[in-house]
Amino acid sequence: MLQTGNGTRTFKSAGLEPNRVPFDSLPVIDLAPIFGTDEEARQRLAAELRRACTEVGFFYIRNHAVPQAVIDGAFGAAQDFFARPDADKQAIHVSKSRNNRGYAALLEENTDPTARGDLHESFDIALEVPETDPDVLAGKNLYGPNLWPEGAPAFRGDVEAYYDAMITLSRNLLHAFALALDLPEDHFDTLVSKPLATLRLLHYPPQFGEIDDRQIGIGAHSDYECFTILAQDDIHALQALNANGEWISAPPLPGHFVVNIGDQMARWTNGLFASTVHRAINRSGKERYSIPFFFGPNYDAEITPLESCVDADHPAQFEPITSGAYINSRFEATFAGYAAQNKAED
Ligand SMILES: O=C(O)CCC(=O)C(=O)O
Ligand SMILES: [Fe+2]
Repeated sequence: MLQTGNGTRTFKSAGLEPNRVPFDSLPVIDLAPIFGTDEEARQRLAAELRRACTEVGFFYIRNHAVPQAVIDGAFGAAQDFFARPDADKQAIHVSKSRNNRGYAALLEENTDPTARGDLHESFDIALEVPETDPDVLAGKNLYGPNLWPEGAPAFRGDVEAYYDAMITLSRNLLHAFALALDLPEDHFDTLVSKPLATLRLLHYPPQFGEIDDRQIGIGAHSDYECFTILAQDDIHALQALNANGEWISAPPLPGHFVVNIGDQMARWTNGLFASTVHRAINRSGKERYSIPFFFGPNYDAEITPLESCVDADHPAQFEPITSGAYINSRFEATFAGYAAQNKAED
């Protein structure tokens, strides 16, 4: 049984994911048509995407227009950063940020509340918004400045270049999602002008011998935002859970990103798109690096089940909620879960 942001989900329950199937591999979507003008090709892409999002909620994308050099730059930055002395990393620890930016060490996170900490270290940035910005002054706590390591301008440059590329790709992907949902292509545009979008560098040391399922690279979870675009190095660790409760491999494919639907999108589509549970275990014997990018709409954007996903047979399952309130509620629930668990273990 897993607790996700839109309610409790048993491994086999249909509930939120009425169309989910026991997939045994992940679909590959060629995004090229979204950058072109061939209307038929765009409609074919929309149909493929709709199927991937409703049946699996996890897929690869290719021809995404992100230059390989930008991706390589971000992985180089991740390797350099995690190799820094601990004091440099602790100097920008996430506890020093009011907006969840910065570094977290091994075992400091626990993505699956029934587990015992994740075997990864991380570094998070989001949209760079100054303290003087009206939204920050108004208390919209998910906006704010990033924390950067001292004297590392090249690191910052590489990470920001990747962040910008992900923002552009996400807006393009949303055009394809809009078509897949029978909406005008620009339906989401005004809602993602100042998106809640987090880039995370991750480093997973290898795990050897017998592995306790309660302490793995990242425990079973679903993501909070609309979707996640994940870049992997060449080490296989990621797995997605199918409708039979089986873990299906999501190995790295050169030139591809993995995209998975998150809980905001499941909610927005009235449960039509599946926010699929996943985890990562690094048994490779080598260090693994991955870079997820979590993309959701503006803090004030209202997420109400889309008209194209509601009818007499599928009444709206979710109350309207703003993007910021939803993400905050997930963080609060997670922290409340930790507090309860730690108390129970004391
Ligand atoms: O590193 C991976 O492959 C997955 C990371 C992930 O699921 C997350 O950070 O939410
Ligand atoms: Fe995830």
